[in-house]
Amino acid sequence: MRQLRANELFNDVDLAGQYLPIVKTGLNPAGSAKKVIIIGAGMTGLVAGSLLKEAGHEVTILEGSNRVGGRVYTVREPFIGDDYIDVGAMRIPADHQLTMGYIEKFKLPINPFINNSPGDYLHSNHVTLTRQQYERDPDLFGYPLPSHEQGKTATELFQEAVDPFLSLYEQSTPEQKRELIAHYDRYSMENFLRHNPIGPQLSSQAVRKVKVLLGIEGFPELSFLNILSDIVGTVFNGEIDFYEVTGGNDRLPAAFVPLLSDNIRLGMKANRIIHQSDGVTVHCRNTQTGSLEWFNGDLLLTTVPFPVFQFIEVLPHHTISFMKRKAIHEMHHVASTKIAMQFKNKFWEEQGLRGSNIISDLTTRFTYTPSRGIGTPGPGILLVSYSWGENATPWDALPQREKVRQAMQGLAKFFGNVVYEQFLTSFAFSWNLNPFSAGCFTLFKPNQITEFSQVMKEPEGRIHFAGEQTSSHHGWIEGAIESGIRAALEMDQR
Ligand SMILES: Cc1cc2nc3c(=O)[nH]c(=O)nc-3n(C[C@H](O)[C@H](O)[C@H](O)COP(=O)(O)OP(=O)(O)OC[C@H]3O[C@@H](n4cnc5c(N)ncnc54)[C@H](O)[C@@H]3O)c2cc1C
Ligand SMILES: O=C(O)C(=O)Cc1ccccc1
Repeated sequence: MRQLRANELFNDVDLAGQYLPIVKTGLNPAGSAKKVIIIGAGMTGLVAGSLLKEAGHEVTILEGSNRVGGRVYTVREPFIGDDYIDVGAMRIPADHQLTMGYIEKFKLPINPFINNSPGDYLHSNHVTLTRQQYERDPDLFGYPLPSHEQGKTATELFQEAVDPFLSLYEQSTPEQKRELIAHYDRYSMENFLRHNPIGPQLSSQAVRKVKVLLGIEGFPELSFLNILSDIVGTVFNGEIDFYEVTGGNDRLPAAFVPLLSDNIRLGMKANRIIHQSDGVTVHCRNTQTGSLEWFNGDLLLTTVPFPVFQFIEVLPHHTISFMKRKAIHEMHHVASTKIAMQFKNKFWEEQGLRGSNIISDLTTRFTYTPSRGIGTPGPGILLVSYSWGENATPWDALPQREKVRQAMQGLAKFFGNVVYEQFLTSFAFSWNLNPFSAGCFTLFKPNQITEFSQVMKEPEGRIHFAGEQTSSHHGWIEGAIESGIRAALEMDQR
């Protein structure tokens, strides 16, 4: 599927090409040594902290939780054996050069993350098909489409709708591209598909088919351009290879710890920033002792997601600009829930599902069978339910036991009572309810590329801003790394 490259949206040059040498060999120290405070030991904070420390700066990383990694989060308890589930980031596109660059730098083992297979199950309108059956006859799902939309898969309907825009974009000069982005920034995905100004306008039934089968049912009200650049062309593009770190993706953030172990302070939850002309002071609640601790520095980098940053008071108020505060309050953080279950045996493999996924219009939404341990006897862990946006928030209303019951009920529709007979244990996590992220990842609303794509990342006095939300790869580790390198360069050169 043709796609819009993410960083073309945000008027960045091809940052990966510029930044990959920095992944490999670090910064060329440019400025005088400074005391740098970083809030957040997720991928952004770890990347920026390691680069600034190696460039000779004095670095302190304040992490509110009891672990590094943030939204790279691998869970091993309560599962038996040495198995695990990546509750946060689970797949790395082969063309995410910076992420793959750090994996290579730390010599971490990887294995293919099988993102889709011919044997995948698709389920809509109470009908279950394999991907092959669906692609052979897309009307088997019974979507009540007008005749001109019949006989087409969701991908074909979507491709026909966006191709005229993509063709016009590809034939445009850089200036014309900027004008096109400014013009199409007004569209949500739903509105573009329904009221497409330069291509086929899809019926509401066809839009539903696209939303269900191309994974965007949870946030159709969000930016057409951001969804096109960040999701449909990657997660639901059958032509891209994905990888995972063997042993758990948290081995990637963990690889930074040996260099930064003296610099990271876990359990330090920042709640106030005093921003003065000659330096910054960060007030933290020590979550172990409950005491207040202060940290002084010349410069500050905040990497926390904007919804969480809203709970950090910055004084004096005027030292953060109106437009930055607008971005912090108005940029959208998508909800997400993952529910994993361990079973005595990998019964799904008996039905030919070996490293595959199920996309459905059920509340479980996406189900993934593991890409590792295929064909080996013994227990296995299924990502039973993975949901985003409006598909995820209903799960927050359920108590834990009901969450598990509902997820098992959804799974049983594909595998029958074996799910109850083989069940061992489960783990569910709502990123919306996580106090350290208040959501899963950022996606712009309409008009926000124009309004926020520059201001979201600009420094404010001695405070620098990074994190996936400030990058050109919303929702990916790649965006976190990109923004961490960008911020480290900014701060080193002051
Ligand atoms: C469910 C899910 C699935 C994903 N899937 C993928 C995927 O398959 N592939 C991929 O590449 N990316 C994926 N991502 C996105 C990727 O995980 C993120 O883009 C990236 O990890 C974000 O890194 P970050 O450093 O910007 O933010 P974070 O990881 O959120 O780091 C911010 C840190 O700040 C800390 N913090 C927050 N508040 C405070 C405070 N007040 N004081 C001190 N510390 C604080 C947090 O604990 C956290 O450690 C996924 C994310 C989620 C949630
Ligand atoms: O791969 C995933 O599961 C992600 O979360 C990546 C992503 C990024 C942006 C929008 C949707 C999914």
